[in-house]
Order: sequence, then C-alpha cells, then structure tokens
Amino acid sequence: MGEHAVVYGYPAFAIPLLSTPVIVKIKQSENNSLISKYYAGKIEQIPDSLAGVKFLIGLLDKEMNNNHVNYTISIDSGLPIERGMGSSAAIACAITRAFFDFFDQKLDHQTLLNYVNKSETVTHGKASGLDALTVSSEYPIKFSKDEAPKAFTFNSEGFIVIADSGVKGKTKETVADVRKMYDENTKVIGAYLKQLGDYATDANKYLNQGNLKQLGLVFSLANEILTKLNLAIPKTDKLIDAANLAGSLGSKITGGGRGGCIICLARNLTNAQMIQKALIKNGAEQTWIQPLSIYAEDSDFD
Ligand SMILES: C[C@@](O)(CCO)CC(=O)[O-]
Repeated sequence: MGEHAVVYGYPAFAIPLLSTPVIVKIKQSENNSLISKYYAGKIEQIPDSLAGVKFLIGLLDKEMNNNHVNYTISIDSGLPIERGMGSSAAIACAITRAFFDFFDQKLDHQTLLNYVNKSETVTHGKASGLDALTVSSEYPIKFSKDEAPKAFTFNSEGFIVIADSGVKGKTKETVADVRKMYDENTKVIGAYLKQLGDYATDANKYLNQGNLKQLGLVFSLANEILTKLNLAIPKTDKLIDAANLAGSLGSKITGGGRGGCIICLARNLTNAQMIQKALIKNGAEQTWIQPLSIYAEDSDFD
C-alpha cells in the first residue's frame, strides 16, 4: 500500500513474501560469470536489462579489493523480474550478502541497504528505498511521514493472493510518468498521492485490528486512485475483476503498475484458493498464496 505515494514522502507499507526466497551462490571459478534464468555468461557481457546487477557486482568486487579471485555467481529466484514484486531489490540483497560471505566480511544492515539502493537507482531511477528495506526484512515495513521507516508485526487472520499478469511493468517508466503528471498538474496528482498515503495509513490500522473487510475496501479504493494515475492495463483490470467476482475482499495493482502483479485479500484459505483458481482461469502466469498470520510476533514461520 502507498506505492508511488511513498516516493513523495507519503506513508506506505510493504510485506516481504517470505515463501519465495531468492538464493544467490558464489563459487570460485576460472572466469567471472553469472548463471541465472535471464542471462548466463561472462559478467562483463551482462545485458542492459540487468544493468543494476552488473553495476552492483562491479561495485562489490571493487570494494572487496578483489584483484585476483574469479567467481561464478548463480541466482535462483522464484520471483519474476519486472513485475513490481521487488525482485531486483531481492536479487541485489542476496548478491550483496553472498559477496560479503564469500570474501569473509561482516555486513551490517545499513551497509546492505546502501548497496541495494545503489543498484536500485541504476535499475529504477530514484527509488524510495521501500523495496530494499522490505526484501531485507522478515517483517513488514512501514513508512510514515514523520519517523524513520520501521518493521512491524500484526496479528491478523486472512490470506493474500498475488497474481502475475505476465506483462512486464516498467517501474522506472511509471515512476517517471507519475512525476511528469505531478509536475504538470501538482494540485490534482498531489491530492491522489496524498490519498494513497492516507489509504496506506488506514490499511495499517485495519491490519492491526484484524479488520479484513475494511482492509479489503481500502485495497480497492487505492486501486481506483492507481487507475487514475494511469497505472492500470486491461490485463490487470481483468484479473482484479475476476478476483473480486471470486470473493476477494479487495484487490489492487501492486508495485510500479502498468503490468506486473496484483494483490488480493482473502478471508481464509478456501476463499484464497477460489480466487487463485479464477486468476489462473483469467490468464495469471503465476500465483502465490500467503497467510497473514506469518507476520505475527510469535510466528514460527521459517
Ligand atoms: C513504485 C514504487 O513506489 C514501488 C516499487 O515497488 C517505487 C519506489 O518506491 O521506489
């Protein structure tokens, strides 16, 4: 909740998808190379679509004062890239952790965030830091106007269902387009962004109260604003309609928009599975179901 608005300092919160980790391994080898679903080959020839990864590897290599060890980096990620799921931040986070481990260096959280954010700036342009914080945390992260971002826990029933539309969302492009709209019509677009921030605050309150019905409602209200910001496309609209018809308490685009993923709220597992079925039937490429109970303070989710 609060994506795009957070870039302007408004409240937001995001939850880490704990059931889908990104695993990066580094092994000594003859040449510096990368093995991943999206590219396999020499690090110096990494394509522009993975510019953030290439930049980060170069930076880490330099800062580890490495001038003699060659390595192969392998990335194993269940998250699709360019779908508003924070996968670029998650990959950057795992690469940084793997590098520090490989070179036997201690890594504190702030240093980790600095590296991820530098990589994100190459991938997305100026980022709010929300993705970096979220993917490096076991707990949801809250951004508010007056305090530093912080992790929080909540006790709530319910499930989230996420669906990938299969359409690439270009966060860099949508963030730049919203900025252009804001510069051209600050009053109206500024009011939309503030409203998104307010919905994020409301959603946070309803999560704490375990009020799923109201939470679902603010999901849908936020989606209306995201649509006004030109972040919806027919495919995500279709998925949202299908989820709502199948009993979702509320559904919205998640992340940068104009493609990418949608997120829905379900009352219970049966409800979540019915929504999942409808999403698949309506063309979702991949879906994830996650209980909200894993964010409770005493959760033993591992
Ligand atoms: C769209 C955005 O708000 C979230 C992307 O996951 C961009 C950002 O926060 O940097």
